[in-house]
This record gives sequence, structure tokens and C-alpha cells, in this order.
Amino acid sequence: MDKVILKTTPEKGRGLYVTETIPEGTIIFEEQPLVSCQYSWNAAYGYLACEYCLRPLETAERNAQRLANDPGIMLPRAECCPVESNLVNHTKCEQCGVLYCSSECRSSALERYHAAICLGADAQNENHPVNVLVDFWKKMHYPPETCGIMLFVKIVGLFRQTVDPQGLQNQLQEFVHKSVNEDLLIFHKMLGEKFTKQIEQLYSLFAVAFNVGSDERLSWLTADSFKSLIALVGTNGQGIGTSSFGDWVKNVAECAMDEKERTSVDQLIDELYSKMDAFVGSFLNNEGSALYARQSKINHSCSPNAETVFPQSNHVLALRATRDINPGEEICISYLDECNLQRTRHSRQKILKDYYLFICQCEKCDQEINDPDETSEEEDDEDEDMEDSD
Ligand SMILES: C[S@@+](CC[C@H](N)C(=O)[O-])C[C@H]1O[C@@H](n2cnc3c(N)ncnc32)[C@H](O)[C@@H]1O
Repeated sequence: MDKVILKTTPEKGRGLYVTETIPEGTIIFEEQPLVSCQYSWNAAYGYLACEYCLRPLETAERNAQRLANDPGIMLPRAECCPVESNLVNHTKCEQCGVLYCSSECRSSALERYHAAICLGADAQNENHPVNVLVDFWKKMHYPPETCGIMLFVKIVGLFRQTVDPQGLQNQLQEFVHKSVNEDLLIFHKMLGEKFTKQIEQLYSLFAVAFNVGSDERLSWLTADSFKSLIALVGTNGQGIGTSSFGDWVKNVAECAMDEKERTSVDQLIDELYSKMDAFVGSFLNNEGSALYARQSKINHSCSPNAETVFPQSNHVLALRATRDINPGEEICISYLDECNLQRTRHSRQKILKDYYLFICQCEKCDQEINDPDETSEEEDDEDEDMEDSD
């Protein structure tokens, strides 16, 4: 029996609840996305990920060399790099050359969407309408990226190839939707004010690239539906980060080794992270985003009892309990990062309202309802900075 059920409440809409005790550390469920993609700038900067599942394709050593800008870097314990042992399985689309971590991923992509959107010999042709669209998007949305245009391109592919367009439409409708006015706010918050003005132009390029007007399966993709689709991704999209160097570091930490080797490996890791910090800053991962039907029903809490993780270093999401969860309790994750989660009720509510467009009604916010509506001096400064950058 499934230990998770869907329930609706007037305060938060749909949410996931558990039917039996879930001990801390349990993987509550795993989920494949409806669709996932690497961000466009991330790909353009040379971060190598499987086109289908976002698994890293660079060995940890090559990854470290690139991110630290030092081709002389050599990593010990090559057996701790999962990419190394899988290199023989790497493959590509024979038509356009995009890379896959395995023939299974290539087949899944081809069967689900890639056959309909493959650019073939035009993959590097910058004048091809799909490349013009991607380029336009990149000029609107510089790193740090929050959304990938390829998600929309792949959705086109899904609609062209599915045997059940209505079923796919229903799957999209199942994600939470906002009102048209809220959609505009989401664009603004996601991509900046400039984007709001350029959305019409983006839609024109999208419509040309995919002959939206003359493709029966895409006739629902009017300018307004396109905007709603972008807002849907803004509200429901889940970020994914994968890294072969990160995987190597984790695996090395679990290896048995003598003290001398441990000290030298730890020193090397510290040095490499410093070098990477100096060269690429916080951009260490292959990054992208995805839509998950089940995970998108999980509400936010300022004292969450679960977290989303990617234990297979690809787009397969796992929901892990971060404490024991009792029968009847709602599963909640945090939409805020660790740093914002530590802020006062006033600050947390403000960020959630400004960036996620809802008033948080979690248990912690309820308990702290009588806390003063003031932030510390430091938080006041940060709040002002955030408002300035809006
Ligand atoms: C990704 S969806 C989560 C599932 C959603 N409740 C549904 O009905 O599909 C995010 C939306 O859920 C609602 N939500 C999530 N956490 C909430 C909270 N702590 N308090 C109030 N509303 C919340 C907000 O409307 C938010 O925009």
C-alpha cells in the first residue's frame, strides 16, 4: 500500500500526507520527471550532462581541471569517479550529436520527444529558428539560471510524439496554476523586468520555430498558453544539480584509507575547491530543471520534515524524511534555502510572498504569529538590498 496520499485543504490546496510512520532517513518515494533539461548557459559554458537524464558526462578529473582552469590536475582514486567506469556506455544521437550517458537514455529521449525536435545537420547552425530561439532566451536570462528554454522545446517534442495528446495535456493541467496577473509577477521575479517586455517576441520566435499555427497538436499553444506554461514551470519547476567531482568527493570520503592518505586527499580537495571558487565561483554543477508530477504537490514549511535529493546523480528525484513523520502528518519541504529558513517569521513570509506569491501558513509561522513584525538590523539591510534589486 502506498504510504502517501493526496489531500486538499482550504489553506494550502493539495498536499501530500503520510498514512504510516516514516522513520527519519527513509526515502519516501522516487520519481522520474515528466520532462527535464539542462540550462542553456550551463551547457554553453561546457558543463557536460546527459541530454536525457542530466547525469554528468565529464570524469571527475576532467571536471576539476575545467572548473579550476588547471589542465595539470590529477585526481587519485579514479575508482571513486562513477563516470570513469561508465565512459564505454556514453553515446550520442547519430543525427545531431547530443550526448547520452547510455543507449537506454538515448532510446528514451528518441521515443519520447527527441525524434520530433532533433535538429540533425542544423544542430550548429546559428540561423536555425530553434537555435535563434535558444539564443534569444540566453540573452534574456543570464546566470544564475532558474528556468531552461529546452524544457519548452522538449514539451513540444512530447506533444508531437505522444500517442495520447489529451493525456499529456491532462498531466500538465495537474500542476498548480496561477492567475494571469500572478503569471506576470512570476515572470518578473523569475527572469527580471526586461523579460516581461520581451515575452511577446519570445513567443513569436517559438511559434516560428515549431510552426505552432499549422501543427494540430500544438494549436493549444497560443501566446497566452505559452505564458501560462512558463509560469507553470516557474511555480512547479525543481532545480537539479549534478557533479562528477562532487560525486568523487563523496565517494572518496567513504573510502577506507590510512591517515596519511586521508590528510593528503583532504588537502587536495580543499585546494581544488579554492581554485574552483576563484575561477567559476559557485557555478560548480551541471544545472537544469524538471517537472515532477508528485513532488510538485508538496507544500512548503519553515520547519520541513523532508527534502528532495538526487541520489543517482541524475534527474531521478528522491524524497527523504529529515525526521520521523507520524501517520496523518503532512509531508513538507522547504522552498527556501538554509540561510533564508533561519530568518525571522517576518522575513520568511516576505520572501515567500514576494517570490512564491503565497502567504505561508505552516505550523512554525502559526506558532510565531505573535513575534514582532520587525527584522533584525542586519535583516532590514538585506531586505532593502533585495527590494533594490527587484
Ligand atoms: C508547488 S505547489 C504545491 C502544491 C499545491 N498546494 C497544489 O495545490 O498543487 C505550490 C503552491 O502551494 C501553495 N502552498 C505551498 N506551501 C504553502 C504554505 N506553507 N502555505 C500556504 N500555501 C502554500 C501555494 O499556493 C504555492 O504557490
